[in-house]
Amino acid sequence: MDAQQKTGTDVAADVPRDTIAAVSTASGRAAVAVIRLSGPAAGAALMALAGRLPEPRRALLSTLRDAAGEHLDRALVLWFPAPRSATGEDMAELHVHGGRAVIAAVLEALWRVPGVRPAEAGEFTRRSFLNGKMDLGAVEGLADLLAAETEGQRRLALAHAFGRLGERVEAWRGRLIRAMALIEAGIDFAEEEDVPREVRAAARPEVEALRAELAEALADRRGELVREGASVAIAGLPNAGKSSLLNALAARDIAIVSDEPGTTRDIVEVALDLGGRKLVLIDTAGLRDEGVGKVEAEGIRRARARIAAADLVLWVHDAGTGAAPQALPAMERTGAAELWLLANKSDAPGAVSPEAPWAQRRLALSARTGAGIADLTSALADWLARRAPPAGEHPALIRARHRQAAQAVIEHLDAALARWETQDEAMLAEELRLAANSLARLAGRIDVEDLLDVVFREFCIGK
Ligand SMILES: Nc1nc2c(ncn2[C@@H]2O[C@H](COP(=O)(O)OP(=O)(O)OP(=O)(O)O)[C@@H](O)[C@H]2O)c(=O)[nH]1
Ligand SMILES: [K+]
Ligand SMILES: [Mg+2]
Repeated sequence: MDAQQKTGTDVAADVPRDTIAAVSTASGRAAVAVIRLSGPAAGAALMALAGRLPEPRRALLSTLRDAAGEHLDRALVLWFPAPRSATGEDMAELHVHGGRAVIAAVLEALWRVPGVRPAEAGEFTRRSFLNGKMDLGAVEGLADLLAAETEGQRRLALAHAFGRLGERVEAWRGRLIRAMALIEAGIDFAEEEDVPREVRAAARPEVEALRAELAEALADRRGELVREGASVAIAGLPNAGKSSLLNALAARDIAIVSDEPGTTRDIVEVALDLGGRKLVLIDTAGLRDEGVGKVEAEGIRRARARIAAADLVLWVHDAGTGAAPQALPAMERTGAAELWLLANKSDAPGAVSPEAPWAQRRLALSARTGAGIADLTSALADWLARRAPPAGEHPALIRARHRQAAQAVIEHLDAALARWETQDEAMLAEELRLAANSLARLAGRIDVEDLLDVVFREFCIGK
């Protein structure tokens, strides 16, 4: 096998042979704490503390003792002999009482077992990956699953933890391999007049279909919207009531509100869970050009940047002034961002709900009395729901890493397609091979060493 095409299983030789142990449950006082061990000494460690090995994958209530025979705890212990374990190595679990001193005493006894040492952050998952139990997409999915805060994030992360990316890449790879096989066959028949041209014609639709599928997957940003949350920027002139609105939507006193224009300078962010979907509300400095000091000017610069990058901009207008709302200056609008007009201060005497043909939606509300806030919340929830993938549909490309690799595949496919009608079969085949390499990189099959540190940085100890 090509040395570059290392798979998880092939790099098993690199797995360190020592045995790792860590508390896998969250720290702090709890009823139960789970201590996990992985490696060749896991069985010996279990024997040393519990006195015997339970049947594989069956819980056994045991008295744990240290080397001096001192009673440490009464615990449920489990034994997972290799290779049928999460890491693919011998593994053991001790479900001990969650008190700090209990955990410390049991760990102390474990460190005395030869070959056992504390696990580093993400080390269990890393071993599982190196032993071919998980592919890189699944590892990323697991990291997301552990971090998931909303129902939508949990569902997407679970699909990825169970191999969503790998399964999609496998299908893409199938197409590419069919095309490559045809091209290679054409090169073998180069002597005969028509064969190369015919097989090339047969291979082209595969490459074009693959290119189209990748482009479609890249255009689908819904996965990232679920994973990172939709960004909703609150923008407007000074004193329009933006910070008051942030506080009203979050139902918490987060941002400073005052009658002084230019109160908000730094970006203030708060994450909301609307119907199981994550939304990040961003309060920004009021936009104005005159009478602005250095600090406020920097605040306005930051505000403009966040407004430009937002998925939705809520333009807050002080309806109490009676003035027509200015359209958000063109420079603030980019891409597919949607723009809503919120006519705030509906409670003020003489408040008018103005026309705003440039806004996709218009709502009147009062951040002070709370009138219209429930309507806005449900409008936001609907907007999020429209942008979410339908139930059971899980986008494959959900990280910057995925996008970069997919983009590289497309570039090589384009280069191959550009050579299709030339006689340069060798170059064409080479571009297809490079495309295959980029697909392998997307699946985490090559250049794995570079990726691992980045991915495992997201994990903490015991995972
Ligand atoms: N009557 C009324 N006053 C409001 C309402 N919302 C905000 N205000 C008042 O408007 C003033 C400005 O409110 P802020 O929330 O600080 O406005 P802002 O847009 O964040 O202001 P900057 O951060 O300075 O740009 C404060 O005195 C608020 O109490 C409202 O719905 N009705
Ligand atoms: K203010
Ligand atoms: Mg403010």
